[in-house]
Amino acid sequence: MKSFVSIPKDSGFTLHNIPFGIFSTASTPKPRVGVAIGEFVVDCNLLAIKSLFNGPILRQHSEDVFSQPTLNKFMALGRPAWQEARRRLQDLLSEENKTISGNEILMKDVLIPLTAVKMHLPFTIGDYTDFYASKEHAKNVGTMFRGAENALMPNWVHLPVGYHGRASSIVLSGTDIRRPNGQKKAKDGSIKFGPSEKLDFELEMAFVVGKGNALGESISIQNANEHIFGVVLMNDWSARDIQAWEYVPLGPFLGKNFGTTISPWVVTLDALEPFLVEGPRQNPTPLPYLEDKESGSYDVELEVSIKPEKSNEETVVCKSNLKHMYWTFKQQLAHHTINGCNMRPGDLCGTGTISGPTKDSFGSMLELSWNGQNSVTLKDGSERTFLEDGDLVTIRGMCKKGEIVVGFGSCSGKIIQAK
Ligand SMILES: O=C(O)/C=C/C(=O)CC(=O)CC(=O)O
Ligand SMILES: [Ca+2]
Ligand SMILES: [Mg+2]
Repeated sequence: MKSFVSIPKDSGFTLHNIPFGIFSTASTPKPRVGVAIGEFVVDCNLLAIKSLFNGPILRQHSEDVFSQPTLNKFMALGRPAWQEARRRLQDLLSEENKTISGNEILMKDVLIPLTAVKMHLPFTIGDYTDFYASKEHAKNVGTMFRGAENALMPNWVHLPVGYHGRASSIVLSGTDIRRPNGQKKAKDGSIKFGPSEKLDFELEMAFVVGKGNALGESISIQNANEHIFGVVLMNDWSARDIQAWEYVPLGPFLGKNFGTTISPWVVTLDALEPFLVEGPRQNPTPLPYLEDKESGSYDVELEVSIKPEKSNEETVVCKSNLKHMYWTFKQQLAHHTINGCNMRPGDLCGTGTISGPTKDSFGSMLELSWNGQNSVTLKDGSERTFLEDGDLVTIRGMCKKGEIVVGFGSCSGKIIQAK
């Protein structure tokens, strides 16, 4: 599969990928649906206006769904429509097809340089849930917060533990994150108020629900992929001092809801299919509603870097992989809905922090510094236990298998001073 659009070697926006997003331009400021290819955005709204989506589903719906300022309406159409769109776009962007490549005027209008667009939140998020699906992360955090004997709660190997997060503070990559103020417990046991002194990132990915389910119904594990539109990178910013003091017994609250960042391009499950791998062996075997005979883990290489304000060099502080996750997207969705909880198009489910087995694969500063005991040295010589004002944190994700490359782009945010 080759495109007439030249794709730089380090780009994950290949003809195989076709990730969906919402963009606008200075000349047409209305946000609309596009896909990324190489260093360009393809204006899907314009292709729809030109009646170039001619398949059985999109012939009817493309003008409506691709003119929207969010992906929700397109996602609600379901997987056959997503597949029809991806295949048609792959065809229109291929070397063989001359519809765009043979029409200079159309090509100029349809292909817009990534540098000339403004990206927007790709979907409206009604509800946001964050799981806790990496055994390594759960063990590490449990050891630090509750001691080695109580690190992994007995329920953890039986169900994907999660908490309901806050949708209103989910922001797009590039948005500054203000250091939160809050309550924290000082070493002498007194309770203080002020800026968090243990501000952290969490390396995560998140899946977005395409087609929902009715209240009272559940989504089976066999059917889960029909409901998952795609995947983004996510940073669940966390204030560890606020979190450690507030979280018993109801879980994360103000330590996490001051900001969560996602990447702008949504990579579909169809694009990720070549990267399916066997996940960690699940022992004990999960209950039948969570048991999956097919693999549901993906080989996605992930990294996190920090760039201090005054430095122009970033330092990679963590290299991990989505394949380390114990519970899969399918298991998370089946569990979330087994009680009849309804999911709606645009609902977002974070994986939880993606830590691997080695020290350089831990997905948070809490683990990398072991709660502040060891510092991480950056390329400019400065040391970090947690994040400082001015730090720019960037998450990247990439899949490679032979000739097939699929990338997620990046998800970044800069820490700014507390109010
Ligand atoms: O109390 C704990 O053990 C830890 C809770 C979290 O850090 C919650 C969370 O965001 C889960 C995750 O990212 O894996
Ligand atoms: Ca989290
Ligand atoms: Mg957060």
